[in-house]
Amino acid sequence: MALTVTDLTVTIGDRAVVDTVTFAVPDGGRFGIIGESGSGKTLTALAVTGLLPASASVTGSVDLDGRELLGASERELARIRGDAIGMVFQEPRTALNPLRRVGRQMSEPLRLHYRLSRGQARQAAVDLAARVGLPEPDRIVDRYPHELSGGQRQRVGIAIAVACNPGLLIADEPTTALDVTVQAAILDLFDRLVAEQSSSLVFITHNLAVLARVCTDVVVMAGGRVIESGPTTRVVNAPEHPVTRGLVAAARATGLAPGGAGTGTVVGR
Ligand SMILES: Nc1ncnc2c1ncn2[C@@H]1O[C@H](COP(=O)(O)OP(=O)(O)OP(=O)(O)O)[C@@H](O)[C@H]1O
Repeated sequence: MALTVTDLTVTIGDRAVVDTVTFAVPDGGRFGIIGESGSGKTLTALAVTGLLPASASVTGSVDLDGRELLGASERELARIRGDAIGMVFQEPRTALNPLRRVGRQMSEPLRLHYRLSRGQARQAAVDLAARVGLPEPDRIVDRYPHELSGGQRQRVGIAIAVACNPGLLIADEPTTALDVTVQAAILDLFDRLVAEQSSSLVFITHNLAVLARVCTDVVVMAGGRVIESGPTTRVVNAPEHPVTRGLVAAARATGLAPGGAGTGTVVGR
């Protein structure tokens, strides 16, 4: 699905925390939003999905395949979130309900959209678990979140997001809470799922090496605004804005971006 965000402005109190942000993700595109903490990345994603806090007001346009999402009814947005847009968040532990078996949580979007019997829902959960590379799918669905590793919990979060084969996947710092080798495996999973489903991807991170691994195009945000945008390889190899240069230098200093972007080797596998 194609996503076109135009002049998106989110105001909280008297402050524009997202300020005239404009970008376009073509159908099947892999698009990154990068920026330091507090630059407005998460609020941009929440505005796109209609999940802004009640204290926020929003103007501009969010167009998903010709449908305007800003101002859509809560009912319509809830349907779009389960169906057209899948979302993955940073901390898989808090995104999951600790008291429910992971299989039930994975099959929930499907149960909401289709009438599934208990047996069908369980089978759907097992199939999803296999699709996201969880070990022993037919056993793991009966576990509780605390019985899984952080990487496995994030796979469950991703399974929930892709259950209905959304045309757009939005991931907000999905690997930040994970250690580096697990990060790489989760990024591989994103790669595979996005290719398999031909969905578009909006990937939010403060980590340029992670971004370069999955995204072909990027906007850089600072202070609520887009300060630079372009193909990831160009932005990484010839950053124009001082903030972008800082992000590139930080990635190089930690040894995360030795070869620049697009090489597929920026994050150790
Ligand atoms: N509910 C809220 N009420 C008031 N201010 C908020 C709220 N949520 C976010 N902000 C402010 O809006 C700005 C942008 O926040 P946002 O969460 O979008 O940044 P971010 O780039 O995603 O940062 P991080 O990488 O730390 O998640 C920040 O200055 C933040 O303090």
